[in-house]
Amino acid sequence: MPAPAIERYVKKLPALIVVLCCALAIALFTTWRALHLAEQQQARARLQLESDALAQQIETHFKHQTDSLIRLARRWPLHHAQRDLWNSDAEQLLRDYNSFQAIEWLDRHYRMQWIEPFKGNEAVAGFIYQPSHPNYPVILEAKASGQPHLSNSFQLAQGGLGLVYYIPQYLANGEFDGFLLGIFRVEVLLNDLINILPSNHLNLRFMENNQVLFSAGAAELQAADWSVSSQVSLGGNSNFRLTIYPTRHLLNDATTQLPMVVTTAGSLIALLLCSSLWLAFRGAQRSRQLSYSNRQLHAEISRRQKTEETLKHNQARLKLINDMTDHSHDALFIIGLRPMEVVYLNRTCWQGLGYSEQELRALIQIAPREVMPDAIKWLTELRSMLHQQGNAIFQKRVVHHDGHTVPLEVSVRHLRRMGRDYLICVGRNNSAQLQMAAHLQQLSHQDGLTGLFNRRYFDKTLISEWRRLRREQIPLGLLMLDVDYFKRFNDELGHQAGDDALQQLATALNSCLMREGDCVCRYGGEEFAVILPGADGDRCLQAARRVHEAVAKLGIRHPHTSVESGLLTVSIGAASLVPAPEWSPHDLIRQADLALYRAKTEGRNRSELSDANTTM
Ligand SMILES: Nc1nc2c(ncn2[C@@H]2O[C@H](COP(=O)(O)OP(=O)(O)OP(=O)(O)O)[C@@H](O)[C@H]2O)c(=O)[nH]1
Repeated sequence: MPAPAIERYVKKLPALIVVLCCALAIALFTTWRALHLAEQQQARARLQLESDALAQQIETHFKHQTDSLIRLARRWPLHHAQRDLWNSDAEQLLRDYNSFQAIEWLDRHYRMQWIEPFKGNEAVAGFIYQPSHPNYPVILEAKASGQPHLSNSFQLAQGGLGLVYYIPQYLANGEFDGFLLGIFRVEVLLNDLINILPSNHLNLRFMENNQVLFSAGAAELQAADWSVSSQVSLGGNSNFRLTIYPTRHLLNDATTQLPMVVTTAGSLIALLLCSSLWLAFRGAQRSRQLSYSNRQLHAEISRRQKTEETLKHNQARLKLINDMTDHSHDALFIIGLRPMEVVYLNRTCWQGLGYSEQELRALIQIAPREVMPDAIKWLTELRSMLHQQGNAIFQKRVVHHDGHTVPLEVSVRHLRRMGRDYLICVGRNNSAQLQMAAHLQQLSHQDGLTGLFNRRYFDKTLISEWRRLRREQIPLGLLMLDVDYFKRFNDELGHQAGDDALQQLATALNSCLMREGDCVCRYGGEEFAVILPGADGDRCLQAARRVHEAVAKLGIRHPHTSVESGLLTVSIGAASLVPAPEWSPHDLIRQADLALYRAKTEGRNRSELSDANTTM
């Protein structure tokens, strides 16, 4: 059976146990009640049998007495013929049966004529039955039927409750001769009839038309709400009943312990069954809880094992990462903010600066400027990064333990974890790159053939010097040089010889620079420019003269016949301006160019000062 179905059954079990308990209780009660009723029925039947037997005994006993009286009545003729013998028979009868109060003769006119014994019964002497007498109908009935008849109880004239047995009398010739009466005192008669019965264990009541005439039997109280009764016919009067109420003794005899035993045993079995089921249910519940706890425990163990494995894995990874970051050429350090602290430093940080880790940490805490001169300013910049939530790259200089500074390019990234701000910093010693950049910078400003500054550098420098000198209102001088008949030189001696000549000219031009800030550039092809900051027209011409001398001193032979000197020469145009807002560096170049043009047209190998200055 699948586990959920078992779960459902287990959940329903308490209700089933309660239902079973109730069913068992009802079944037990029903069984007990059936057994009890059966026993009661049996007791009632038994008592009824006993009652019938007792009633029969009473009837028999009464009949025995009345038969004696009837036998006496049959000898009635003796009463008239042999009065003494009759009297002795009657006396004998009275002695034999003390239940008789008296034996009397009632003549045909219903008048009391004879009473035996007379003593004690004087009150009825001469008594005449009147139609109003309660027994008058009985008399008539006995007379009509010719059969003896017992009256109902009535109040005797001699006192007390009595019964009268009327025996119609007839003479030998068959003539009606009144009644022979047997007078019974009820109490004495019934006492006599009932006391001979084996009824000590019973509670008896002798009833006449629902009136209790006599009670006898056990002194015990009535033990049940039921009774049995049997009709008692005495002397042809069927108005009597014998009612018997069961006593405890009788009930005990009639009943057994079976219902109680069955009920008790059943209750015990039901109790055991329900207890067993309940215990089984509790066991199942505990086992369920235990299995649930076990599952939980297993889940917890496997979760912890997983966590441990993950932890180990993470620790291994962390160690690996630490190792790798320690062996990285880059310095990795993490700064925690608020409060500011160095959370992590890799080996490169402290080894690269010549410290131990503890020394570097302590130094950063106590005197950060000794590690990074502008550390405080930098931290302020880093704090401002928090608002931008971005990344930034800084070029910093850090100080080695031995005192030399190391350039450091630091890439910083801001992270926020668990409510705290962190700066992840990766620093790299970029001195090589810086040198390379400087070199490239230099190359980008240098002419490849002559090693002089190139045209780009000339343009930048002229503008920057123009601006600088404009603030200071100092003149800026410029020489524009062009090699004379250089095409013919190349044509005669070849291009390589032309290159060599240009290189020698460059060296000669450099040697002519007298002041810091003076700068010789290759302007293009065989043209050169010399920037002379602070030089007025005179100083420009002085510089141009030194150039002519230096070129002449080179003594480079020009092979073309049209060159009179036979040497390579240059023409120079000079100009000088005090930078003013209405002028630009181009004006200065244009003036120098015009002067150069003039020097060319005037015969070459000479210098001309711009019209704005004085011609040499
Ligand atoms: N060898 C060499 N020749 C160059 C270089 N740059 C320019 N030239 C040459 O210089 C010559 C310049 O000739 P032009 O402009 O006609 O002037 P010129 O022959 O010098 O005559 P003038 O300037 O009037 O005196 C050209 O033949 C160019 O080829 C260079 O780097 N090397």
